[in-house]
Amino acid sequence: MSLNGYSLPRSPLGEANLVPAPPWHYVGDFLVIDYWADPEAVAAVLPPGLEPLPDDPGACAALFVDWQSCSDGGEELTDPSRSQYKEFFVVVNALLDGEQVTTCPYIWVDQDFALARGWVQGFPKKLGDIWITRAFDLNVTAAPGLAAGSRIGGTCSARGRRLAEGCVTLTGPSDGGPVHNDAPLVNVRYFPRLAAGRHESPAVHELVRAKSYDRSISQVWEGDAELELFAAPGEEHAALAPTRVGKGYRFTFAYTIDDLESVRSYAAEEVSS
Ligand SMILES: CC(=O)CC(=O)O
Repeated sequence: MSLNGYSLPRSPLGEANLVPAPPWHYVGDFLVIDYWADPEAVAAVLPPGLEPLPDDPGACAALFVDWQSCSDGGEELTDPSRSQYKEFFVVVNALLDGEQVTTCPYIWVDQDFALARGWVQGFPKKLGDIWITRAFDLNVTAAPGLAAGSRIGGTCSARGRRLAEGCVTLTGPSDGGPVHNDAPLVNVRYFPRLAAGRHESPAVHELVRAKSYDRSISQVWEGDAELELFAAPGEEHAALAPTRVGKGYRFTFAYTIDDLESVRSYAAEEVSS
């Protein structure tokens, strides 16, 4: 009898795995805030090979996302605790071989399957509580719709500490949408060893570029944004606190993932050096 499943725990029927096999289909309501942080703090979180963006070295975005996802067939959709999750993350901009890219140094998520699936893709996810003002199919006081003057908030906390708060007051439809999370995303897949003497020599250490298809996006609304990042024990994201806040954006975005591109193997370089 063999053990089956895409991820741990692998089991006789292959149904117990936390992350079912790709493709993974996603849709999410996004609250994105373009902002700038201290350029030195941005440079400090760049993985090897990424250089500060010469023209705009502090460009960052903060994203609160209310997600729904499923694998092929979509059976998780009618079992919502296996398909819904919320996230808060920061991306910073940089150059990779002369091309503008983004990378995610910090991200919190409220579901285990999305945490493990994120690690497979190189997102450094930790557990947190994330809340985002919801939209409903009625335009009532309790549900600020997509309309000028509506205020949409997001919060993230973890281990009893508030980590981030954002709010966007919508002013109208956006022509261009968010700018600071627009460039292609590269992340680092990293899995350490426990073998004595090899703790500094990870089993997996590579720079990867996200790939996706079947992308679709709703109309984008924009507005005036507020953003605060708060220090907490065991966290370093507050070094990327805003020095200036740009516009905020609200939209729905969908895509599918079943692949990524390996850009650079740090593990191979570590072995040969
Ligand atoms: C960004 C993500 O949400 C990634 C994932 O959970 O698969």
